[in-house]
Amino acid sequence: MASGSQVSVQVKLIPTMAEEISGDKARGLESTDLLYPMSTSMATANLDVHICIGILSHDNIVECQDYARRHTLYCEKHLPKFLKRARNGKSRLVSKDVFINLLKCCASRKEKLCLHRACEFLYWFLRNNISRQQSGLDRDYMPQILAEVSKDPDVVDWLLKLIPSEREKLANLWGFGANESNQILTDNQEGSMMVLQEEITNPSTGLKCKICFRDFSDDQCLGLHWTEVHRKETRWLFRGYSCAVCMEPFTNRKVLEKHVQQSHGAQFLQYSILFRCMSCNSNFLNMDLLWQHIVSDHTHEFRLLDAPQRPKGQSVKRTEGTSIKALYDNHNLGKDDGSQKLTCRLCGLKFDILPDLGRHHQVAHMDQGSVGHMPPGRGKYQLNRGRHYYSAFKKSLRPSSSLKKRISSGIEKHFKISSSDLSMITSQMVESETANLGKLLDFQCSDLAQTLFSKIQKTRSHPSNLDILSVARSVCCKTSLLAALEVKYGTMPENIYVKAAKLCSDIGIQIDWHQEEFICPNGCKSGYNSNTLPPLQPTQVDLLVVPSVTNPPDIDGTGGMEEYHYVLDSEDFRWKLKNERVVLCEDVSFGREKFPIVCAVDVDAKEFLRTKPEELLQHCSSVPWQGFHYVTARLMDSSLVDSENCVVGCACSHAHCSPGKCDHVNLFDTLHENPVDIYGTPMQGRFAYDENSKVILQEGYPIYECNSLCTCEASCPNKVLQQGLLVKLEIFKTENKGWAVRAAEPIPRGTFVCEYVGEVVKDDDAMRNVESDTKSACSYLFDMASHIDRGRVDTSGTCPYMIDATRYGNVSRFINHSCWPNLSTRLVVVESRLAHVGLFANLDIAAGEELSYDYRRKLLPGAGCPCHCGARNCRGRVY
Ligand SMILES: C[S@@+](CC[C@H](N)C(=O)[O-])C[C@H]1O[C@@H](n2cnc3c(N)ncnc32)[C@H](O)[C@@H]1O
Repeated sequence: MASGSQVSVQVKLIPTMAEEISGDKARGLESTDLLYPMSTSMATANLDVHICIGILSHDNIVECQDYARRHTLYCEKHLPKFLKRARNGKSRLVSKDVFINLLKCCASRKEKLCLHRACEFLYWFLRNNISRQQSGLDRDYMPQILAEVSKDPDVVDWLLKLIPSEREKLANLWGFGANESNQILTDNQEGSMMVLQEEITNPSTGLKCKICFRDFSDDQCLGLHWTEVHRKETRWLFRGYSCAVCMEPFTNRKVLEKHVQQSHGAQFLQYSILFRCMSCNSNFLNMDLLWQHIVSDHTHEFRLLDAPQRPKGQSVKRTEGTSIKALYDNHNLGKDDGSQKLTCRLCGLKFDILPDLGRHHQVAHMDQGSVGHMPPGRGKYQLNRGRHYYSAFKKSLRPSSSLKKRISSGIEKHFKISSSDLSMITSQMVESETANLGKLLDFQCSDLAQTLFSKIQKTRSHPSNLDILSVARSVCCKTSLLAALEVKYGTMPENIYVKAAKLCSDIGIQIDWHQEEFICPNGCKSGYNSNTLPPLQPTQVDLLVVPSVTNPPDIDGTGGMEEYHYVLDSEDFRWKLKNERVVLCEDVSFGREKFPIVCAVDVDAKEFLRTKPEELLQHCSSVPWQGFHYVTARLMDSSLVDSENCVVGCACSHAHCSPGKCDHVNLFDTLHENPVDIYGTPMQGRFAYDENSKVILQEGYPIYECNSLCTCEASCPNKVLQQGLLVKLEIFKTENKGWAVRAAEPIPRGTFVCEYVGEVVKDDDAMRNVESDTKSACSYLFDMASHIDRGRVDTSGTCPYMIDATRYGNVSRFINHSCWPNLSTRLVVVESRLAHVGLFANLDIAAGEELSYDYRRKLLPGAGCPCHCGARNCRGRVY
């Protein structure tokens, strides 16, 4: 063990992290197993060598020769091991963020080593403490740990920084901060008493933290509490930036950096950033100075005030000339020249980007009322949640491997309808009697659909709920349900229909075949023996030997099982179906949407008899369930996932937000001048949707929906786009526009129809594909730029993007352009500032009417794509 200033505490349980640096890389081990990590001698020797301090083998002490990663002491390989140890498994003693942030504060390698030692010590201590607690000992070990570590003042410093950062977690483990006075004192090297934490529970002072309602003895303690516990909130309230060259204020560092690079040259970047107190406009050289200033001068802004909230429009009281450490005190007063576009209407502060304003808004102006309604700790929870949400969100952006597998192996391999399949259908139709044409075609197509379903399901031994549902919603009775399921999955429990019926009712599909007294209109008999059901395969029909429509295959020998299971009941469609409507696929989404999306062709029978299959499919994608992956949510390119773009959740505490209190409504009102609804009534204090979920906000403005960071439920009135497709749609073939989408039921004005879903990609990436894309007949790119009304939508700080539905998409990719459309496109901000695109009915739409929206595509040189929308005001070209 070293002595004097080179004290290293021997700790048996410490994992071996102790290596000594001498010269460039000569690190010896005092005692491989017994060392407290890093003696001071190591720390002082050759401190700026950026070689990893990990060791490769403990037996013969093989040291790692790799370079340490930036800001750390470890290489790529050793860092995770260290972090794992430092975090102490489940308890996550030192979270990565805290550790990395502290590392960034280290001015030298020596400081890094000390921080590292502090972490290791904490880890060791906790392990010991936990093991003792388990053996029945329960006491406050804080004095002990501080006494041990205080032999090395440098490490103490870091430990004391580390502990407050992780205080809440440690409080539970160490038992401080619970009941009694929580002053934890220790001697530092100079013998002075260091107050680690002073948080006296004294409700009588009435000094409460406005976020977590804890009581504090004075402003100083409250200030420390904010900088330790509510660091993020403090950031959104106080931390701004100034350009040190021209003193222009900024609220977002990236925007400032861009400004410096563009206006003053990149070489000045690191010297040009000052930290600015947003409350009083004082500037500081570094964050520490700013925090000190905040704690000494602005603590009154942390308190829960009894006084009523500041009236709207009244500026926040600004303290002027407050800190002696301020370098440029008040230099900026009156210099807010509008370079920051977004002004908080409540306090007058200006912000560079929307999320910053959103976060500020939430922290500063969750009105006293809503703060009061929040459960203790809510504010912190809300903001902390963002991190977890973000990673989950990131994950959810990619299709899960099982989904990918299912999509690719299912749709790509098994769901291909070949032209021979179609030719088979066509051939059969040619031979069939015209009077029964529709029935025959339905039957044959249904047979094919059944085959396709059964193929994709073959790999699965049990049907999932989705599988059961997709069958359940198209069968005529429980007998046929059982039969259809057994064909694909083997023997099923007889009461599977109960589950199927429940699944249907859960998503609002009305069925009555589960009831005891139900009699199947198709005459299906119960007690049907599934073993006799032949596998449903597309028959290789000889043109000349076509089963007669009037004599469908006698499946069970009794004539009981006919075409009924997969033939859509024409009653489903309110508009008059022509006999010539042929269902090609019952659900192009294959169960992914709440309602099946039927694909049909309407043909004049005689015309159809003459049509060759390849002609039928000449335009765009061959068939609408082929050549792309059906997805119900957009897929975001990872380069576009940026925490800066995340939108905060609201602070409402109810399952259903109310517009008067919801932060999203406040945010909208704060950002937009006098917006009105589609009837001309001011929007102030209202959701973009009415009580029937119909959009009422005027076009051009973004809609801010509640998101997954809010605690409201999925049925919150401010979550409409997120509900997904709730209207019945059908894909059909047009004469000269390829496939199209029509309403399969009347759609009232204002109804959300569907989201334009696809891969969200940067404009540049999308443009790379445009050339090849425009050469092909079809383009599935949604050009955001042409749908954003710059006067009404703030895009600062976001990069231009497009939605490409070529490879991944939903039913919206089949909606055609019209110069006189019946759908409007709305930008809907949910979890990211990169808005979703919602298609809403802008008129009452009748069943059977084709849906369309205005693509607003730029006209390309040359012939482009001639428009066949047929509107009187047709511009002649789609693009
Ligand atoms: C997003 S896709 C729409 C679905 C497409 N019709 C299909 O069959 O897959 C856009 C393409 O449809 C065609 N299209 C859409 N609207 C059209 C219109 N009004 N006139 C002619 N073609 C149109 C163009 O080929 C365009 O590139």
